[in-house]
Amino acid sequence: MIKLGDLVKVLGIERDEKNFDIDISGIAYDSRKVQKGCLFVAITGFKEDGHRFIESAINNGASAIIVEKDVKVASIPVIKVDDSRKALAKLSAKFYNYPSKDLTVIGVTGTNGKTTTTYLIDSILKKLGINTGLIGTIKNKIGDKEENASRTTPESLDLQRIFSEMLESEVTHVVMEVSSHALELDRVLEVDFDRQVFTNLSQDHLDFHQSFEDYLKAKTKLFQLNENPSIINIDDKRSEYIIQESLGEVLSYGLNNKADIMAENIQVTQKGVSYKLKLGDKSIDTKLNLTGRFNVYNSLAAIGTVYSLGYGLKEIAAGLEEIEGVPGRFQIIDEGQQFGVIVDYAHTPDGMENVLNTAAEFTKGRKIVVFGCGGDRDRKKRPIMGRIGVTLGDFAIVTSDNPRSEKPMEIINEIEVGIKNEGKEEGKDYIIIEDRATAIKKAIDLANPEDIVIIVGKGHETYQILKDKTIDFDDREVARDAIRARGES
Ligand SMILES: CC(=O)N[C@H]1[C@@H](OP(=O)(O)OP(=O)(O)OC[C@H]2O[C@@H](n3ccc(=O)[nH]c3=O)[C@H](O)[C@@H]2O)O[C@H](CO)[C@@H](O)[C@@H]1O[C@H](C)C(=O)N[C@@H](C)C(=O)N[C@H](CCC(=O)O)C(=O)O
Ligand SMILES: Nc1ncnc2c1ncn2[C@@H]1O[C@H](COP(=O)(O)OP(=O)(O)OP(=O)(O)O)[C@@H](O)[C@H]1O
Ligand SMILES: N[C@H](CCC[C@H](N)C(=O)O)C(=O)O
Ligand SMILES: [Mg+2]
Repeated sequence: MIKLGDLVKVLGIERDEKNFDIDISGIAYDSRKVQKGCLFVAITGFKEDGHRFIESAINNGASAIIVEKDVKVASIPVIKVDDSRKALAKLSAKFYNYPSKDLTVIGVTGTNGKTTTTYLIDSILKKLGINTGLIGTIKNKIGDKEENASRTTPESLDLQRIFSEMLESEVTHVVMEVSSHALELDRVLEVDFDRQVFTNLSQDHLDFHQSFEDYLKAKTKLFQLNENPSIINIDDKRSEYIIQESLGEVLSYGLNNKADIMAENIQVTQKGVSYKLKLGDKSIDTKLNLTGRFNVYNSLAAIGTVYSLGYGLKEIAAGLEEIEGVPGRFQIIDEGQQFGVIVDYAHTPDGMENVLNTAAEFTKGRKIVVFGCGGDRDRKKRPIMGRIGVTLGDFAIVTSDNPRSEKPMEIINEIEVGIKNEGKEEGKDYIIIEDRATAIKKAIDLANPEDIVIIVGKGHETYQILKDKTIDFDDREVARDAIRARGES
């Protein structure tokens, strides 16, 4: 509970009228979640306008309202601000008493590798005996409690609530993914980051950001929030800009450029990677149960981050070895069959390229790729992913991902443009099977010994979002069933 007058001081608003002397029991940005005594923050969204739901918020018990447009409400206090999302972030942080100040918060941003890097950092910290919290695409972990995540980075209010619960569970360190949407929409505005990590930047989300430059600028915001150290991949072209814009000191990592932290003698197998880590005059043999050169980058980011918090390389490397894998990231599906099956979350051109190149390193037979692209997301990546599927794969099955509000065949047609540009022939080089389960079964039926079936795009997801409903769907389960149905294991 906090008095409305005290709460809105964070917005620079000083009001000592009687109707500001009321208790606020909670904050809500969704009218459907308003309870008695709540402050409702009306947001002008992309699909809806929160101001349209003020009446229902009041009916649900709202005691006061924040708006960014003029509205006619006489029954309860109405406070107008310039930007409701910014106000929501400030009010939420104050309401929960700035919990992130009492936590060591590590923020990881980049197009690919955020989830993986956060899992690696979490694993290392746990091995060091630290009580950790994790926030990201797969789940939010608050001490021993886990909740499924619906966003990669939660809305500011939810984020501050999670931090507050973490403190109650005696968590000391939080590792979180920071999406470009979150940076652009002020979800992390009031988060007190201690370390910021940059993985890489490649094409994605050009539906949301106006241009690649805008996407880069959104990501860069994470490095302009404070003067704490950042851990940056200097092999990425955009790192120069990010380093130049960073307010704090930079610890760089990379394979190709002279970085503070480097990996040498890299060995890649189907099960993992090993390499010699170099940091100044120190070096240490490092092993990781995740495969692909891209995971060498993710692990360097993780090592650099924990090292910068003051821990020794030996104990860090020991923690890194503990991790068994990240759900849906190059996850091997093994039912004893004679061919390989991999489920991976690659949903960008760069991610797909990395996964297919990695598979090529240890596959003697064909690479059969099953993929689609998400609806209501960046359309520009569709033909590019189409091209990558048929050029780096030996045979492609184009299917649906999460079509959302779009028509699945229209998405597939846009993917096919990139395939046709390569002069590939339907039937010979690729086929189209709209239904994802049928596509996966077909790929598995087509596989010969030594081939590999690579199913990308949905990784850990246990659902498929269709136009009018969300159904249970798990690539890993569908693949396992299909392998068993072949009856060879
Ligand atoms: C583009 C985007 O990020 N949109 C997010 C944004 O939506 P919005 O502001 O447009 O919301 P809206 O639906 O128009 O509604 C406006 C307001 O009316 C309210 N409302 C709505 C209905 C109602 O009955 N009552 C009511 O009060 C809503 O709660 C909202 O406050 O704010 C909402 C509330 O927090 C989010 O749920 C929503 O995420 C949408 C669903 C989404 O798909 N976001 C994705 C793209 C996203 O954020 N992805 C990134 C990861 C990307 C990556 O790096 O790979 C992520 O961090 O998850
Ligand atoms: N460092 C990397 N560079 C390029 N591709 C990567 C890297 N790490 C992972 N990938 C690829 O990207 C996919 C997604 O990885 P991960 O889930 O770690 O990324 P993310 O940034 O969290 O994605 P999202 O934006 O959806 O949250 C992986 O399944 C893999 O194919
Ligand atoms: N965080 C990404 C996930 C994409 C996963 C893919 N399965 C899809 O639905 O496009 C996004 O929201 O764009
Ligand atoms: Mg993620």
